[in-house]
Amino acid sequence: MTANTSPAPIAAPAGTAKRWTARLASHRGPLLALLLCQLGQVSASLLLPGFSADVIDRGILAKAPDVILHYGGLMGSAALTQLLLSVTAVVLGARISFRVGQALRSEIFDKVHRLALAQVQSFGIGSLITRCTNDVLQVQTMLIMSLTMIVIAPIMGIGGAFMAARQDVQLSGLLLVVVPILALIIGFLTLRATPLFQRMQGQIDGVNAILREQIEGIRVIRAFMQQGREARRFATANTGLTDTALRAGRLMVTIMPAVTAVMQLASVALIWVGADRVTAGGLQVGALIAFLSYVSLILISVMMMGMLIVMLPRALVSARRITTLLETAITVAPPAHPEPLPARGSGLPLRFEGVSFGYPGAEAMVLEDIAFEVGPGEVLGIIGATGSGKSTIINLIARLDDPTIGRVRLGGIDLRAIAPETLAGRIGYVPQKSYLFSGTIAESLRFGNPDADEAALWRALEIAQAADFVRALPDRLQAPVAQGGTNFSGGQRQRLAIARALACDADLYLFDDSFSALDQATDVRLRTALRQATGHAATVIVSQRVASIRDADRILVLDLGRIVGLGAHAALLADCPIYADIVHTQQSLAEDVA
Ligand SMILES: Nc1ncnc2c1ncn2[C@@H]1O[C@H](COP(=O)(O)OP(=O)(O)OP(=O)(O)O)[C@@H](O)[C@H]1O
Repeated sequence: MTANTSPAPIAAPAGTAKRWTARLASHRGPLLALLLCQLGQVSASLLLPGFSADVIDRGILAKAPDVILHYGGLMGSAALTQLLLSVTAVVLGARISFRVGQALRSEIFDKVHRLALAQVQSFGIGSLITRCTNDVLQVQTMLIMSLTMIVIAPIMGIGGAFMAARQDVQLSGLLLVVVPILALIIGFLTLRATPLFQRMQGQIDGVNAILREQIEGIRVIRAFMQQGREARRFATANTGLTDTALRAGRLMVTIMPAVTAVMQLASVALIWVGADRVTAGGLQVGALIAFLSYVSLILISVMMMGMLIVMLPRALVSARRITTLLETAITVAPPAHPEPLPARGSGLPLRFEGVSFGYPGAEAMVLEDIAFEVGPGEVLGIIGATGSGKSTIINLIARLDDPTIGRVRLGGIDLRAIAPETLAGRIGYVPQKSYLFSGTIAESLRFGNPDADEAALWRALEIAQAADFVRALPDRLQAPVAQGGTNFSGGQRQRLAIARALACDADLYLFDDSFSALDQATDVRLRTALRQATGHAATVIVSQRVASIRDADRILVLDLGRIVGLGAHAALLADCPIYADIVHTQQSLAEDVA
C-alpha cells in the first residue's frame, strides 16, 4: 500500500459538552464526597483568621487565659479539620481524574480499532498516539487541578471578601483595586498563550510522526547513510516544538511573579493604612491581623483561579483533539442488524458489483467500476503495475475500507451488513507487509483462531513451507517472536504470516503480494500445497509476479484502477496487450538473468 502524503481534513466535532459531563456524571458518588470535603475545608480556612483575632483581641490583649484556651482550641480543631479534608479531597480528585483518563484511553483505543484504514491514515499514526497519551494526560492533569480547586477558589475568594469586610469595611476598599488588576494580568497572558498551546500539540504530533517513521525505517536510513539528513529533520521538528513551548512557558511564568508582586504591594499598603487606623483606635490589632489573613486567602483564591486558567487552554486544545477523534463517524461502521453468513465450509462466493473507491478528500478515484466474481474453490489472481489499486481491492474485501460506489458481497450478502467479527472469522488475510505480534510462534499462529490445536498449527506451517525452519528452532512452536517478527527473515516472516491465515480455516483467503519474499521454488511448492488445502475456499492472490498467478482460474489485470483484462492466462496472453506486455517483460528479464 502506498503511503498517504496529503491527509484529508478531519471534520470538527459536533457539540461535546454533554459527552464530557456524562463522563464526570458516572463518578457522582466520589464527586459528591469531594464537594463536601471542599466545603468543609474552605469553611475551616475561613473560620481560622476570625478565631485568631479573638485569641489576640479578646484573649491576649484582655489578659483572659480561658478565652485564649477556648479560641485556641477552636483554632486547633479548624486547622486539623482543614488538613484532613484537604488530603481526602486531593485523594478523591486524583482518583476520579485517573479513572476518567483510563476511560478516555480505552475509548480512544476502541475507536482507533474501529476506524477505516483511510481514516487512520488521515489522522496519522503519530497523532493517534499523541491523542491517546499526551492529550489524555493534559486533560487528566487539568481535571485533578480543577476538582481540587474549582469549588474552593470562588468560595474562598468571596467568603474571604465577606469576612474581611466584617473585620473592616474601609480597608476592604483596597481589594476592589487589587483583584481586578490580578484578573487583568492573568487574562491577558492566558489569551496570548492559547494559540501557542494549540500549535504545540500539533508539533508534538509532528515529532512523534517523524520519530516513528525514522525508527521504522532505520535500516533504510543506515543503508543510504542518511543519518545526518534525518537528524536535521528531527532537530527541526524538535526545535520548533521547543521554541513554541518556551514562548508559551515565558508567558506563563510571568504570571506567578506578577501576581506575587501585586500581592506583596497590597499587603504593604494594607499594613500601612491598617497601622494608622490601629494607632487612631479605629481598629484592633487582632482584627488587622485577621484582615491580612483574609486578604491572603482572597489572593490565594485568585492564584488558584490563575493556575486553572493557565492550564485551561492547553487542556481545552487536548480535549478538543480527543473529542474530534471520538466523534468521528466511522466509515466502516458495523451494521445495526447484522445478517448471518451461510454455514462455515459451505462456500462463500465473493462478488464485486460496480465498485469505485476514492480516498476521503482526494479528487480522483483509485478504483473505478470494478466487477468480478470468485466462487468457492476458485483462485483469482490480480496483477497490475504498482499503484494500480491491487491492495485497495484487498482492503475492500477485508472491509478495512468501504466502496465509495457499488458493493462487495460475500455469500450474497453486502459486506456492510455482516458483523465485523463474523467477517473476520471467515477470512484468512495475509497483508502485503508481514507483521507478527510478539509472543511465541504458537501464539502468533493462533492470532485469528485461538482454538487451533497443535496439529492444525503444524498443518498450516507445512502448507506455508515454514515447518522445516520452525522444527529447526530449539523451542519449535514455543520459540519467541519479537515485536513485528523482526527476529525472523523477511521470507520466514512472510511464511509465518501465511501459516497464521491458514490456521483460521477460512472460507476466503486473501494474499496481498504475500509470496514476494519467497524464492521461485518455495513459491511453487507453497501454491501447490495451498490449492490442495484450501479446496473449498475462494482465494484471491495479488502479485507482481506472473509466475505466482498464471495458474489461477482467472486473472484480473488492473491498470490505473480499471479492469483491462479478466480471464485465464492463455486467453489474456492473446487478448490483453497490457498482460501480454507484463508477461513478456518478466520473461525477458528471467532470460537475461539466466
Ligand atoms: N492513504 C491513501 N491516500 C490517498 N491515496 C492513496 C492512499 N493509499 C494508496 N493511495 C493511492 O491509491 C492507489 C492504489 O494504491 P494500492 O496500494 O492499492 O496500489 P497497489 O496496486 O497495491 O500498489 P503496489 O503494487 O505498489 O502495492 C495508488 O495510486 C496510491 O497512490
